[in-house]
Amino acid sequence: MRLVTPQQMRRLEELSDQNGVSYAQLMEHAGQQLSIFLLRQIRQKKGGKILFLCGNGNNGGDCFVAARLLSSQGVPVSVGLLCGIPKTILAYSMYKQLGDIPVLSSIAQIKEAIGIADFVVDGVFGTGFHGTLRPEQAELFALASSRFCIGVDIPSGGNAETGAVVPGTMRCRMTVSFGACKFGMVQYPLKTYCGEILVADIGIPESAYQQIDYPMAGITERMIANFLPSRQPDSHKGQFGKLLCITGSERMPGAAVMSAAAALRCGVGLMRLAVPRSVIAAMCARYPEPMYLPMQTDEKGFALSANGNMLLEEMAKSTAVLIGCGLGETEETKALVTRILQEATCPVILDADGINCVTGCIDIIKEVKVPLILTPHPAEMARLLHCTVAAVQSDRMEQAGSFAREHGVTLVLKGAGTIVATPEGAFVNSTGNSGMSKGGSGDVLAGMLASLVAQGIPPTNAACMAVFLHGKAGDCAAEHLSEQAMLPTDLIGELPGLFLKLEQRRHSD
Ligand SMILES: NC(=O)C1=CN([C@@H]2O[C@H](COP(=O)(O)OP(=O)(O)OC[C@H]3O[C@@H](n4cnc5c(N)ncnc54)[C@H](OP(=O)(O)O)[C@@H]3O)[C@@H](O)[C@H]2O)[C@H](O)CC1
Ligand SMILES: [K+]
Repeated sequence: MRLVTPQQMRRLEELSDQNGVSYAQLMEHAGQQLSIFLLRQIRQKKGGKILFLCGNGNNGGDCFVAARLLSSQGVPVSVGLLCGIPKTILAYSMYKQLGDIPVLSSIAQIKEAIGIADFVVDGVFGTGFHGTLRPEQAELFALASSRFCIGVDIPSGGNAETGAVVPGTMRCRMTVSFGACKFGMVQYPLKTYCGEILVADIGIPESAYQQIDYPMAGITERMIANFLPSRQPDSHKGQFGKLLCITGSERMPGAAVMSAAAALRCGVGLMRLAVPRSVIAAMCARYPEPMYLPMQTDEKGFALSANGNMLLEEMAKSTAVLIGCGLGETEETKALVTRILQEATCPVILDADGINCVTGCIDIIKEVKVPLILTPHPAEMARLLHCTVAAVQSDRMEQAGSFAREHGVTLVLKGAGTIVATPEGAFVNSTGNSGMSKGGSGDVLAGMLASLVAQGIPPTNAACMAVFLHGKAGDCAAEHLSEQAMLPTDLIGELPGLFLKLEQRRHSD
């Protein structure tokens, strides 16, 4: 699913116009698509009165077209003008073609019409919304939201760029978005206001989409199914990657266990697990598969930089390195992480304390000669950018995208609607749930990602696959364990079932 910012949408409209599909045609197509969708809804419900709530911009214009087309087919429609007569030339010309469709403009009339409508169509504000809602608008929106409300392009009051909402934003059961889904609609909180999202083709030429800077897309199961490495019957372990994990400390051995277990369940051929010597016996009892590399530690149980030579030797035999989960942030671990990055000979996945260790010297990552993937949660991202978590969350795509472009890395910004940003474009995940908001979920993701990268999947594809499957594992766990009680380790238990489905899908394709 393509995702666009409002600016990209405006560029698409401009390019369409230059390529022979005019703005008027785009609005006509948008209205047509909306009318087809509404007709289907009416048929399912075996009838129904439709009220179009319209603002004075082009979002309202789309509704005038749909109202005209539906009325010509005998559907009972009416139009409520919430912001007066349309201001744009296009919307005004569509408004003038309403013919004898009832147009309501007083608040009292509109309230009454909302009360008797079977479908309320929200065409008040689209991508041109800014500021806040007036109290009387918010009150009307609340009334409309209590009915079966269908959003036009985006729910009114939502920010199509960031996913923010103002108090009173329309709550829709379904939203029909034109040309492409707006990026803000797959971010929280706006996502919860959209209901089911349908994207309608309004005739924008394919060539226009190809010219868009920094393309974005939603991650789908179909997309990630193609990334699964093929396993030939005569294959051997050396063909499925060699992963070096530099993780854990005496205080946080669990992070090393979870990332390693997740990596093993994602199919890596061979794992070398560098952890403090003192935790190996317990770990090995639980997971005998990895080759263990004992690390020397300080008196508190954090790895020393003196492990560097041994780790560099091991890295030379590896196809990917995961560094950071539970490693701790000390002067020694900082020196170790820096050295691994500076001398890396295979792709590096930098997670958790691995990220914290470089926040004071972030420019070193520009010098890294291998593919680098960072997996910060919003607080780690804020530390990287030296800003607040609120600043990260208020414009996630901008923050993730500009970091990936400036530093030439793949950046996985975790949180609801995880973003995989690369210097060329970005992907947004839609799987997962709040039951995953528990310490340890990130370690599981890092292990999964590192395993896939070690197997030779290109970093961006591996990141998309890992975040999608990680969220899907969370959704499966929540189904039978509840969001409340599920644990990050339960995600690992769901992985075999998910890979089984992917393998079955590949065999049937
Ligand atoms: N993308 C496409 O290819 C197509 C999109 N279409 C539709 O057009 C809208 C965007 O239309 P636009 O006219 O740019 O904007 P809106 O309709 O969303 O709203 C703009 C008007 O609303 C006023 N406004 C904004 N915020 C507020 C507020 N808080 N309170 C009151 N009024 C507000 C705004 O006022 P200004 O002061 O800023 O002028 C405008 O008058 C898109 O979403 C699609 O639905 C095309 O029709 C088809 C092609
Ligand atoms: K709308």
